[in-house]
Amino acid sequence: MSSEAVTRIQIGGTAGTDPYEVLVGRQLLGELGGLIGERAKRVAVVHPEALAETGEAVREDLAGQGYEAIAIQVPNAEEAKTAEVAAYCWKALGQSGFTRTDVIVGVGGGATTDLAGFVAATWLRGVRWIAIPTTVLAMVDAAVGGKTGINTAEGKNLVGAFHPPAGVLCDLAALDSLAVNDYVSGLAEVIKAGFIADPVILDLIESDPQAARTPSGPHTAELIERSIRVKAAVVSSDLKESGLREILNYGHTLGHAIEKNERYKWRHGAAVAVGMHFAAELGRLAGRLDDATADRHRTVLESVGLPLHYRHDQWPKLLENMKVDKKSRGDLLRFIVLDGLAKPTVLEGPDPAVLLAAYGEVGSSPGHSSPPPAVHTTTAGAVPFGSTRASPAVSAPSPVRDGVAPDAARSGFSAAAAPSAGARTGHRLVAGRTPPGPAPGSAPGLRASARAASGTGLSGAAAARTRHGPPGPAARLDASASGHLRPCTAAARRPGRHAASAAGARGARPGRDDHRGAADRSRRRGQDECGQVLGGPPPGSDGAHQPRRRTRVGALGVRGPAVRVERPFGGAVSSRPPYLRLRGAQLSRQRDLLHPRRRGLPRPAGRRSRRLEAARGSRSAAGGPPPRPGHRPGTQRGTVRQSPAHRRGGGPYPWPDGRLVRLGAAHHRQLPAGHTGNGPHPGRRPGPLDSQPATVVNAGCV
Ligand SMILES: O=C(O)C(=O)C[C@@H](O)[C@H](O)[C@H](O)COP(=O)(O)O
Ligand SMILES: [Zn+2]
Repeated sequence: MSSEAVTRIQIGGTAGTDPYEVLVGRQLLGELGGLIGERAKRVAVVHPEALAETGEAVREDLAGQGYEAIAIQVPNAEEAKTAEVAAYCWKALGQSGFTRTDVIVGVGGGATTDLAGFVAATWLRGVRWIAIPTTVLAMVDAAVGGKTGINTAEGKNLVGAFHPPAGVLCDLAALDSLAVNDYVSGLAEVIKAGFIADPVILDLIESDPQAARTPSGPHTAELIERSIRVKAAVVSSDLKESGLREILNYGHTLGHAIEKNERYKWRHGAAVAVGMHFAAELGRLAGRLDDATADRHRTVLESVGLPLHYRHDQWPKLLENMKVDKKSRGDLLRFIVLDGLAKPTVLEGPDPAVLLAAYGEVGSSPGHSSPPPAVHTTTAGAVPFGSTRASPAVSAPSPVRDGVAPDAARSGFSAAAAPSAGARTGHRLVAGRTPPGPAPGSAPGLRASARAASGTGLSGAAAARTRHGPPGPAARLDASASGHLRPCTAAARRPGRHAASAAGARGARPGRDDHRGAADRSRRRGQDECGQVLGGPPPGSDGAHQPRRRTRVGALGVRGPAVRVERPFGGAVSSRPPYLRLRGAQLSRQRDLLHPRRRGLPRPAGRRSRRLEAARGSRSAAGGPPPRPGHRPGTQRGTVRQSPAHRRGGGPYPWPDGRLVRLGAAHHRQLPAGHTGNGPHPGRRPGPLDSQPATVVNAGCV
């Protein structure tokens, strides 16, 4: 396929969903406006922190097309897939008045598109969304097929919905800046597609594994397209995983268990690679899979630098984790195994000893060569795909063929198990090449597409389309594409405020505001960590571009037409989220509804300001009558403190024009005794954000 050609892969609509297309090519962002459509007024661009500039370029482009576009920045990689981050997004949508005709755009790796899709699935019970995957993994897998979701403490993707996108734009330019380990991680899903359905994929990789590891390899587009076609065929006939779709879970049962065990710090692809090795051994021990195909798993995965092994001492925990796998039924564990090349099937309720035996091939202990104990055991039989029949146990061979140590040393596994410098071999990655081209983290290829989309490179229909206003000036996108934080108009009017708040938000020193500089630093770190990433913790992406960490655990921020907000994200969102600081016509309207005093409304009877209470307190201290027994500070003497009617949720609240209205539900709750309404509730544990006030970046930037 020529690099300029655009391939369109159809996904059939099933289960009452609409069909859609996955586009693969370059300079595809010009298609975005057409996909969003005429009915949408607002668009939210959800992007990870590492793609701040790309997300902003997309947002600006959409704003230039006349949409009310906001950007919602979420943490990188799996840190984004939490209920707290989803709630953050919901709040941002609520604050910007997002309706059912509005559209969410997810730009990023698989974690970001999973989250964006989930937010779209749940907001108003489902709004349209479009995926712009920027990693191999997201292009060939996560963004296609409509599985959206978040993780919970109990396991991976346990909360989610089937909510297909309205379109998927796989702009190959995004891959040019992808860190090599993120690129290779995505190859796990490509290889999975090869084993379950399209062996040509395996042939292409085996023909030149080193070339397969880079986006500039001769077969990149074909590998991606073939993988997408495998997925397209499956999800077109079984969107909701009532049967066939389970084959896409090949390698995922153990893979997800490893991810959870690693607290989602492993890349998804790395965990799936180990999981496929396990599934191959399980298939072999179950008497289903021939030796040659089972061995081929090792050679192919290893040839591109994917890990094969995981710590053998973790088996009990992994077994526990696997029990909450979505394919489990009752107490039965179910695995996808192969009956042969491209012949996936379900292995149901395998004997625990067989599982242990298969893990004997996978588990490894870094630093010493003692394999897990050899066992002679029994296997469960495989059942035909889709069947729920329990299978009889049969005799199995010894699980340990030649010990695990040699493979462990080759696999990159040892990096995960022993994060010492020496152990972090992952030799293929240490030796691995950093992809040529611009710094990771900035996805400049994609930004260039965005620039082209709003400039001369825009496709006809999209270019002609200016809805509510003129297209954004190319100069602004150029500035964005330069990799520097762009001073905004308002900031230019108030340079001191802008500079101070921007620096404060990131804990930045002068000179650190340069995104390109940060990306370069990240890139250097990424190179240093090359050997540990697939088998080891940082940066934990399932394919995000090299993250630039400004905070310990990530950052959240919402950028809209009016303001950009960033704050550290410590794992929970407080009840006073930063988007309350968003400005803009519709935002302030909503905010004023929630805070009547900002409208200059009369203070409800019986309510006292803190200042008044403080004044009373100092008067008593100065010689006033002593407080009576039972008196609580802050209450009006001689009366029972009662929160105002509108706060109890029972009473109406007077508007200036004399009408009586009820306020929003959030303020209808009864405040606990002693609560002034101005601080955290007594008894509520302050969240991390309570102690870290939001820092506004680009305040006032419109
Ligand atoms: O799309 C599917 O179906 C898959 O199983 C593809 C997987 O590669 C992907 O990781 C998926 O998100 C896993 O889904 P889950 O239901 O096992 O969480
Ligand atoms: Zn997967």
